[in-house]
Amino acid sequence: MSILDNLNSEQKKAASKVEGPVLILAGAGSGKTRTVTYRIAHMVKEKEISPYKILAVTFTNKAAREMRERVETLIGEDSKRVMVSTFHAFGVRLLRMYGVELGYNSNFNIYDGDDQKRLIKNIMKELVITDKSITPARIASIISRLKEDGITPEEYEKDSRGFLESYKTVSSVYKKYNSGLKNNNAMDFADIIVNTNRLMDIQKIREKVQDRYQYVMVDEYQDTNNIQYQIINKIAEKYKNICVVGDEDQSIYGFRGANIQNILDFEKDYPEAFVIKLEQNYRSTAHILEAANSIIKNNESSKGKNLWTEKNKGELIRIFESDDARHEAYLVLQEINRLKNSNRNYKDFTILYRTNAQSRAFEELFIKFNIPYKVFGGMQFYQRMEIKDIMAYLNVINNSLDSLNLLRILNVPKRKIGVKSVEKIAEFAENKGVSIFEALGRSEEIEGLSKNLKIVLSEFHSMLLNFIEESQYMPVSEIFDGVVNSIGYFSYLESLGEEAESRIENIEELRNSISEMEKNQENLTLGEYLESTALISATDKLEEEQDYVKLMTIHNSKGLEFPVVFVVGVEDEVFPGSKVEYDPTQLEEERRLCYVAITRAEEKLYMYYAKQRFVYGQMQFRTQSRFLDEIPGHLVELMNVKKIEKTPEKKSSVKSSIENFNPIRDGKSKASSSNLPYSIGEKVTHKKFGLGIVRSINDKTIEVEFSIGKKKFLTMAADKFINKV
Ligand SMILES: Nc1ncnc2c1ncn2[C@@H]1O[C@H](COP(=O)(O)OP(=O)(O)OP(=O)(O)O)[C@@H](O)[C@H]1O
Ligand SMILES: [Mg+2]
Repeated sequence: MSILDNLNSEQKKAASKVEGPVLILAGAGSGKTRTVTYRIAHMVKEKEISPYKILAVTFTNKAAREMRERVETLIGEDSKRVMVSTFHAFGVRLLRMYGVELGYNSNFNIYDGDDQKRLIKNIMKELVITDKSITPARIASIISRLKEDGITPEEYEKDSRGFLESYKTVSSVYKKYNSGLKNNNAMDFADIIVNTNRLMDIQKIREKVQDRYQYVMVDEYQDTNNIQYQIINKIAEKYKNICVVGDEDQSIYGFRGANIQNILDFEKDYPEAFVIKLEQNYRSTAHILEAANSIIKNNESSKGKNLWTEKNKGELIRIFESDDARHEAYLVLQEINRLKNSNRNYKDFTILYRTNAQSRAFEELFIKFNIPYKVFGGMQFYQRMEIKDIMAYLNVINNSLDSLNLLRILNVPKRKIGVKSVEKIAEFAENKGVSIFEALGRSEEIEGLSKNLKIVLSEFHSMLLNFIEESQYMPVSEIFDGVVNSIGYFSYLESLGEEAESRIENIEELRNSISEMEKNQENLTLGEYLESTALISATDKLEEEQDYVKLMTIHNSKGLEFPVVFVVGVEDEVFPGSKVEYDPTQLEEERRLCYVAITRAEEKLYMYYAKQRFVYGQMQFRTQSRFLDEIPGHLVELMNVKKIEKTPEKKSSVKSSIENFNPIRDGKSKASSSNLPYSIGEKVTHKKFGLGIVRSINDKTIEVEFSIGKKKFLTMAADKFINKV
């Protein structure tokens, strides 16, 4: 009797081959993740491989935690010694140990998207940038991308397509941004990956890591980007015990630089690789599986696979037409109520959508009808003002060089420190070459501050100093209480009026989470605590035991499974999004996303589209997604679809075929193809891409160059997207 007896024969082959390169390539729900967990258990319990030598990397914290739990059930205590982690958490760990080699202190802080934006805003202010064509958020995402592509500020500057204002903006911010992070002893998410890779180029460190992690496994390999790919390959280079697991049809992070080619090239990288394909699906009913298969086979990039199941056919896939987003939410709610009455629980239901903003209609309705629900992603707990305030205190206490967080709390609660005074403090710090924190301690020396203010500043400084000292030996929860009490944070929240009660609740909730963590981890240090929260991702707070409806984007649902799934907003220009009209590779990525959505469902699958929807504040007419058309008619049950406008001849099909697809829909088009509305060299603006220049134009497409690159628009529809300057 072996642990591996719980696997089918193919899974077993993959799990028992623990030496040398292994590639597990298989469709959704075929037990890839299960195979990895059993493989780990087998290595530790039956092959007597030290758990310390095993590294298993996956994509989200949630997935990592689930994998850790599954391994624990199989092998108990030993599981704690296996490194099961996300790329980021693994990187942070190495950087804490070896970051000094790159010039970081080991207590560096981690900046999330919000911190990034704030830093960028400050820099823009400092540089007096008035460019309105590009937002700090957009700049942050361009910078992350540049970092991941290995492009330095200097290279970007040289490459500059000078005349575009937004290009110059990004270029000037990028340099300052990097030095800002460095001065604050902080890294953003991209830095974590990039710097981990740099560490692996230092021979003595690489060798240490290689010898430590002699067995490497990667789940969701199709979504690794180039740098992650390099990291993994550098670690595995020496022993070549590398097992990667993935599904090219589920690659959905192309927009973040994930490279589907990594998985397809594995056999080239390791010609001796042992390749296993899994074909039995254990998750979904036959109908759901057939629908998924019939959609994905339209992708040219798909190698094609034959997933089959022993499960019964199950119910048909139900497709609903609604009038608009509110009506859509209402129809979902009706269905939830109906199923709830037939012995389902709220937690069986998951609503999946393409973009975060789509959750709002559901939230409003659920609140109104008292349906317990939880949104994953969007405005998250750790993004809230009060949470960020207290976290800023804790971050400063952990790392006093963190000026960004220090500036955030300087006047929170109000200490009557005005903008002018802050400027003087910053100037002093700059001139003396010291940190803001140190400057506060030397406020006596700062010119132009009132006597009172100097007292306030030095008191503030000694309070922090005191906490810094205490944090060396006191539990995090006590530091937390100390901070909240010393600064009178609750009365401050009350003085702000609005939402004081719920804000206080949030702070209490934060306190709870610390206690909980302390219970599980003795001697939790402040640094460890901050690290764990910095890496919290959207799906982390999914607590299975509670009964509520889950709402999340399809991206967030990766690797998960749910009994009943509602995929909403299945309309052209929402899903797939409008950009696919100019770019077939985008269409394929959206189709993979659709494949991911459908294959999350175990028993019941519902899909919804609305006839009208507000987009950028305008009501627009909609048609069903082309993806619905790709599902064979015999698998679907059309619910209240009143009329099939475009293709009455195709009764079995849900929507007009792609040939009939007309991107210009009633009520939306203004331009006509006969008079070309733009000229080459003309400046235009785009809501998202900012300022651009028309590069070429004919009666089909217009090509516009933006700072992020060239984009094509359909000439007839261009005025929906771009405006003349
Ligand atoms: N041999 C098996 N026997 C019983 N159940 C299995 C077997 N293999 C997989 N399963 C079950 O099937 C479901 C899907 O497995 P798993 O999540 O590992 O698939 P996956 O290939 O990783 O899917 P995804 O591509 O969505 O990540 C799980 O509930 C798993 O426990
Ligand atoms: Mg999986």
